[in-house]
Amino acid sequence: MSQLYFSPMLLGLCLLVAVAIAATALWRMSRPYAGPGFWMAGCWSLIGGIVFFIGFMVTGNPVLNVLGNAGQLAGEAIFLLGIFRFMGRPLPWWIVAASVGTMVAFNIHYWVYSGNSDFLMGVYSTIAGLLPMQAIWLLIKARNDTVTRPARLLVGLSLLVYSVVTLMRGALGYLDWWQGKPYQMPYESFSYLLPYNFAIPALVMGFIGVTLMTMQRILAQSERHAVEARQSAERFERLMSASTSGVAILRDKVITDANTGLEQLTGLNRDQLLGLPVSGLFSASSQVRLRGYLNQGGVRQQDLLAVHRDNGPFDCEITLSPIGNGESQSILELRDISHHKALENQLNQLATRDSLTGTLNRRAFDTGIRSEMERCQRYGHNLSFAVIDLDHFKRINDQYGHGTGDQVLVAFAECCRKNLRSTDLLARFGGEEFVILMVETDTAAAFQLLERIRDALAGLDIPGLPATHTVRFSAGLVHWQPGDPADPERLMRLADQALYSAKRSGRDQIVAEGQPRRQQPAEADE
Ligand SMILES: Nc1nc2c(ncn2[C@@H]2O[C@H](COP(=O)(O)OP(=O)(O)OP(=O)(O)O)[C@@H](O)[C@H]2O)c(=O)[nH]1
Repeated sequence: MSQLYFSPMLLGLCLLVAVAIAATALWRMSRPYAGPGFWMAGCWSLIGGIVFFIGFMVTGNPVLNVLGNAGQLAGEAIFLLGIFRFMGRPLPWWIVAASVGTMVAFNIHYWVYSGNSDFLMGVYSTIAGLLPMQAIWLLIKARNDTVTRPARLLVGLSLLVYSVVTLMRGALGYLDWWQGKPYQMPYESFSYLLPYNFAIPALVMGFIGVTLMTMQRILAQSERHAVEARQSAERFERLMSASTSGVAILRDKVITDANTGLEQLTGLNRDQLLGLPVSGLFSASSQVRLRGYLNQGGVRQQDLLAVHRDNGPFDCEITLSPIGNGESQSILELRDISHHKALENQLNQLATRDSLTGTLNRRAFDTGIRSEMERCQRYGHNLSFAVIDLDHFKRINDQYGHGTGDQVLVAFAECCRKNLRSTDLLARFGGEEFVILMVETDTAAAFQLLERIRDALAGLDIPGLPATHTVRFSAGLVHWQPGDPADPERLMRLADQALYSAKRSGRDQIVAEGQPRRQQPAEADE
C-alpha cells in the first residue's frame, strides 16, 4: 500500500469520475452535438486505466499494469478523436492505429520477454506524447470561435502539459536504457512518477476543458436558437397583420388564432373568432364542401361562400394547409374574391348574352342545345324547337323610331321569359329573330306555349308604341324525339323552312314542320 504515494493520481481519479459523470449527462442530454460521446467514453476509459494501475501497485499483478496502460492510451486516443469531431474535422484514424499498434508491441514484448523494458517505455511514451500535437494545432487554429475560447485555451494547455510530460518520460526511458540501469518496478521509477503525477492530472484538466467547451457551445447555440425563434415569431406576426387575406390557425377545426384581415373580412372581432368552429365562417351552402376539405387535410385555392356578420355572404377563395406536426393543426387562408367574381360574371354575361334583351346569344345557345339534346337522348325525353321572327318589324322602326323597336325586342324577350320554364332556352339570333328550345315538350304543348306568348305580347303596353299597334310574330316549330339525329343544324334548317312557310302564308302564324298550318292570320293590325 505504501506504493500509493501517487496522491495526485487519486485526486485526479476523483476529479475524473466527476467529469465522467458530467460528460455522460451531457451526452444523454445533447445527442445532436458532436463530442460529448467521446468525452464520456474517454473519461471512463481513463478511469478504468487508473483503477487497473492502482490494482497493479497494490497487488503487483503485471496483467493489471498492462490493462492500466491500455486504459490510459485508449482514453487519450478517444479524447483526441473527440476534439476532431468537435471541430467538425474528419476523424484521424492514424491516432487509433498508432495507439493500438503501440499497445500490441508493448504487450508482445512484455509477455515474450517477461518484463518491462526502459527502451520500449521510451517508444511508448514518445508516441503517446506526440499523438496530441495535431489536436493542439486544431485548437489553436480555431481562434475565430470566440464562444469556446477560454475552455479551448484550457484544453490546449492541458494537452501541451500532457505531451511535454509524456515526452520527458520517454526521454528518461531512453536514458535509463542507454545508461544500462537495472529495470525498476514502475512505482519505484521516477519515469513513472512523471506520468502519474503530472500527465494524468493534465489529461483530467483536458477533460474538464472539453466538457466546458461543449457546454459553452450548447449554451451559445440555444441562445441563438431562442433569438431565431423570437425573430421568426415576430416575422410571422408581421406577416399575419400585414396580409389583406384572412388567416387563421385551426386546431381540430376550431380557430385558435386569427389575423386582423380575417376580422375585417368576417366582421367578427378576435374574441369572437377565437374558439369558433371554422364552419362558422361559411354559408350553409358551402358546409358540405368545407367538411370535405377539412377531412382531406388540405386544399388549394377553392371557391366557397363566406359570411360577413353584417353584409352577408360573399365569394371567397380558401387555401387550407396542414401545419404538419401531427396535432391536427392547419392554416386557413381566406381571400375575398367577390369583386373578381362580379367581373367574371360580367364577362360571362357579355360572352353569352345578348346585350339588349338579356337572352342567350347564338354561341351560348349552340352550346346549350347540344348538351340538352345529349341529355334528352340519354333520358328518353323529347323537345321542341321554335324559330320566331317578329312581323313587319322594319315598319315599327321606320314609324316609331329605332328606340321603340328596341323596346319591342326587350318586351318580346320579357314575354318569352315569363312563359318559359327555367329549363327552356331562349336566344336572340340577331335582328328580330329569336329561337326557343322547349325541353320535354311535344308539338301541341309548344303550340300552346307560343300562343300564350303571342297573347301576352298583344296585351303589352310598350313604351313609344301606340296601343292600337299590336306586335305579332311568325314561328316555325320542329319536334324532336330520341332516335332522331341529334343535329342542331338540321333542327334549325327545318324550323327555318317552317318559318318561311308561315311568313309566306301571310305571317302571324305558327307552322310546325311536317304538319298543316295551325294558326290563321289575325286581322290587320294597322
Ligand atoms: N330597333 C332595332 N332594330 C333592329 C335591330 N336589329 C335589326 N333591326 C332591324 O330589324 C329590321 C328587320 O327587317 P326585315 O328583315 O325586313 O324584317 P321585317 O320588317 O320584320 O319583315 P318580315 O320579317 O318579313 O315580317 C331591319 O329594319 C333592321 O334594321 C335592333 O337591334 N334594334
